[in-house]
Amino acid sequence: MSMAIRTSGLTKAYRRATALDNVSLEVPAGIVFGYLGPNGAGKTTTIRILAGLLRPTSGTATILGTDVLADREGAQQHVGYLPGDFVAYADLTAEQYLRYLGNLRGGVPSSRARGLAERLRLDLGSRIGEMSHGNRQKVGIIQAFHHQPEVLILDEPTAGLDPLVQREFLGMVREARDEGRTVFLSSHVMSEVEAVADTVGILRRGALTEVADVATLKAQALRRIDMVLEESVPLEDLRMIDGVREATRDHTGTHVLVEGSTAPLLSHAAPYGISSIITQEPDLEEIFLGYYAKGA
Ligand SMILES: Nc1ncnc2c1ncn2[C@@H]1O[C@H](COP(=O)(O)OP(=O)(O)OP(=O)(O)O)[C@@H](O)[C@H]1O
Repeated sequence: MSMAIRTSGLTKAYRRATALDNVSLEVPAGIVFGYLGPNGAGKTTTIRILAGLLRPTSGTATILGTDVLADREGAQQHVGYLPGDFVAYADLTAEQYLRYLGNLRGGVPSSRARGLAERLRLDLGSRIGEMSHGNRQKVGIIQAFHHQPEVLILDEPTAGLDPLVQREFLGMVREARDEGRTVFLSSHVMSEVEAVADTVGILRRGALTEVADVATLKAQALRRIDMVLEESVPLEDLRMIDGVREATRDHTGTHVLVEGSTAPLLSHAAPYGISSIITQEPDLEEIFLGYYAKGA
């Protein structure tokens, strides 16, 4: 499988702290990779190394097979990069800035920037220096996307965006992925990563503690089923069913925690008459609460 991004033993040590500690990761082409971690975990450090802006103390990083240190320009050629602290020429309007960049990038049709601005509800005629933080962020997103790069590297892209615009942005990320591009995005907001990522990597104190497929994680997670049954079912029987981790009953009904498929539970409960059933899907937030809590 071809790798869009690969790091090996990536380490960045400062005098007082190790920002990144031996991070090795592989991001296959054509997926959305969510890079998660609390403040100070090392997300920006990783991204700045990938963008060729920061030298690691040791280790290597490649983008589409090109080493980011040995051939910075070659590696960045196919990358759209949104820094965490996006700034641009304050005196230019967004339109002038994006036209200028588009020319530098070999003539990007200005209709692309216009289309993206419409989706993100940005007035391209405003001067960047006079924009709100959120609108400046939109300019940053547009400059990362408008030349349709093969790899998008986005540091906290939704910071400062209102919910409607966030949703539109996540749609753009999915479309990029569906076109075969690779999106690497960092966040400390679990819900947005859950909504869009195929794979998540969890970074804690500079170390990559987990890389997991989102669908698999969800399948393995516990679901809570709340049922009202016409006839009472013995709880000990429920607890014997494949996947059932816990079964309790109170005045509102029978409550069961299930790992994996709920089918064995449902076929066992059906003869007792299910008059109502609510399944609560697990969310990544709950699954990963442990990662954040541990050692936080
Ligand atoms: N120039 C620097 N000198 C010393 N320490 C630094 C420097 N840059 C970053 N660090 C430290 O490295 C660690 C990782 O920082 P980094 O900015 O990569 O985290 P982050 O995961 O992006 O956090 P946030 O979500 O807050 O942006 C932090 O402890 C930070 O204080």
